[in-house]
Amino acid sequence: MARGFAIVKRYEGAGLNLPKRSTQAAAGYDFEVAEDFVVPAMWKLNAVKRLANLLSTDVPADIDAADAAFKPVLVPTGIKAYMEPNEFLMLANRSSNPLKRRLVLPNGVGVIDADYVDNPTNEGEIFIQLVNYGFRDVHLKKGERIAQGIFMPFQITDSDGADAKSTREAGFGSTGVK
Ligand SMILES: O=c1ccn([C@H]2C[C@H](O)[C@@H](COP(=O)(O)OP(=O)(O)OP(=O)(O)O)O2)c(=O)[nH]1
Ligand SMILES: [Mg+2]
Repeated sequence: MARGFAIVKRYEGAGLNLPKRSTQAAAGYDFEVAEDFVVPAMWKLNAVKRLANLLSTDVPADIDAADAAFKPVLVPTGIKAYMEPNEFLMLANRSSNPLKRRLVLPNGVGVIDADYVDNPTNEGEIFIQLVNYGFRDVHLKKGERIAQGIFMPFQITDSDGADAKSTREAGFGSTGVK
């Protein structure tokens, strides 16, 4: 079976664990946080104040500042995943994350492509994109389980081979915005 996980070079010797399934029939491999990491609350008081200010003034700079306060963070896992070319790794939230600490994946699910592994930019390190939609900063500790990855097969269309494909160089918008 040609699928699995490995630790990326920048975390070699850091004592990371490979993702594990926690029960016999669990679908998801639980990913741990690679290092202590703070997920700032979206509704920090100053962000709320900025928004309030936005409503009462018309200063374009305030829009940028308020928008930046809502940008998701990328939590490092130190893990890369290899798999067959007709598979992807689906990253899904843990159901306890919103309930206990207001953490969600703003991309809904994360899609880790089979050609992401060993890419020349970041070696295919998987990051968990997170938003803390609450009022309190969340202090993640190294080794805490933060999301789960499920290996999935996918299908392609009859005419798919006719389209030119580029080679993956990185992630997170590397293939352009269009
Ligand atoms: O939660 C995520 C989502 C994506 N990725 C990495 C792996 C994936 O293979 C790559 C590209 O993801 P996707 O295709 O979903 O994003 P994009 O915005 O289309 O970026 P790109 O243009 O690089 O394909 O980014 C992650 O590490 N975590
Ligand atoms: Mg893409």
